[in-house]
Amino acid sequence: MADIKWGIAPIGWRNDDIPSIGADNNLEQLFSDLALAGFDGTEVGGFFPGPDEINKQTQMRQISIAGQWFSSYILRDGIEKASEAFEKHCQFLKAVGAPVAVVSEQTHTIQRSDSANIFTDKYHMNDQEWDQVCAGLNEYGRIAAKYGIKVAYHHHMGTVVQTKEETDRLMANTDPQLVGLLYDTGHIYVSDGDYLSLLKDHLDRVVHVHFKDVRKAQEADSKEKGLTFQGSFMNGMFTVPGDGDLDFKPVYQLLKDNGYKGWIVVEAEQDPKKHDPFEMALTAKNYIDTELLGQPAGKLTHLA
Ligand SMILES: O=C1C[C@@H](O)[C@H](O)[C@@H](O)C1=O
Ligand SMILES: [Co+2]
Repeated sequence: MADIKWGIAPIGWRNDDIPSIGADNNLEQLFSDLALAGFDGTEVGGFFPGPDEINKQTQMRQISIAGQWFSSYILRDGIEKASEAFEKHCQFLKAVGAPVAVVSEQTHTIQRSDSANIFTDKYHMNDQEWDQVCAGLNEYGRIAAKYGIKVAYHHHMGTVVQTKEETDRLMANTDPQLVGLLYDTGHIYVSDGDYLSLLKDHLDRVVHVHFKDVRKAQEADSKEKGLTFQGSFMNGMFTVPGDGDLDFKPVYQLLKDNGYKGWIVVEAEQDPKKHDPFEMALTAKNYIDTELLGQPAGKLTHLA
């Protein structure tokens, strides 16, 4: 089995943050598109059905499920209540054979706000809140381990853990055996303007990866206009690797040289009406094949 599996997230077809986007794209369409483009699987989206139906549809296409986002509320609900919700999440992940839980602390997030400037308005935790979040994440790690699942903490724009400094603090104050890092190129680039330092400093903690590309002109425009998170991605700030301005070669090289074993999931929230998701999947796969893996481009799986 290959050390690295390549996935593409449902977010280009349908977006959990704005459910009206791509409402016409169903599960079968998403799965067939990504299988045909040559990807190994995907993450669970908010519109997915229960485990039995997911498993039936993935098995038919020989694809698999990498993980699922978990909106964590350790600060709002306390560790005990948040952990109960997380345990249910792990049960679902186990039922669909997913190896990682993508965790983001969502208390105080502005990522779904329709007015907050995503570039300036995020909340900063105090020391007591930091301690609570880190203790809660360690508890998540203990729960996940019972199900053979890893916690992949997702640093994310507009949340309490966004910047490299904040991610450093989270990594320093959680148990490496219990809490891993989800490294997302797009989020750390937009946050800090540097996407390699975070990876270099925490390579050994990385258990899951999101390849999100950035269109720098649209990012600058969104910043200048003080847009919200949703406003920024609707303004075209994110795209798939091969279509934006980030260079994924050093990222892939660092992961490979460090013996990374796990999923790399292409993840670009865009309006599917403006950016055809199947075309975007092919663009990303061609880039991965030719620029990262050094193999011929664009072999659809049924032609391989
Ligand atoms: O991993 C992610 C999940 C999405 O729901 C989120 O909004 C997106 O930006 C992301 O990186
Ligand atoms: Co992500």
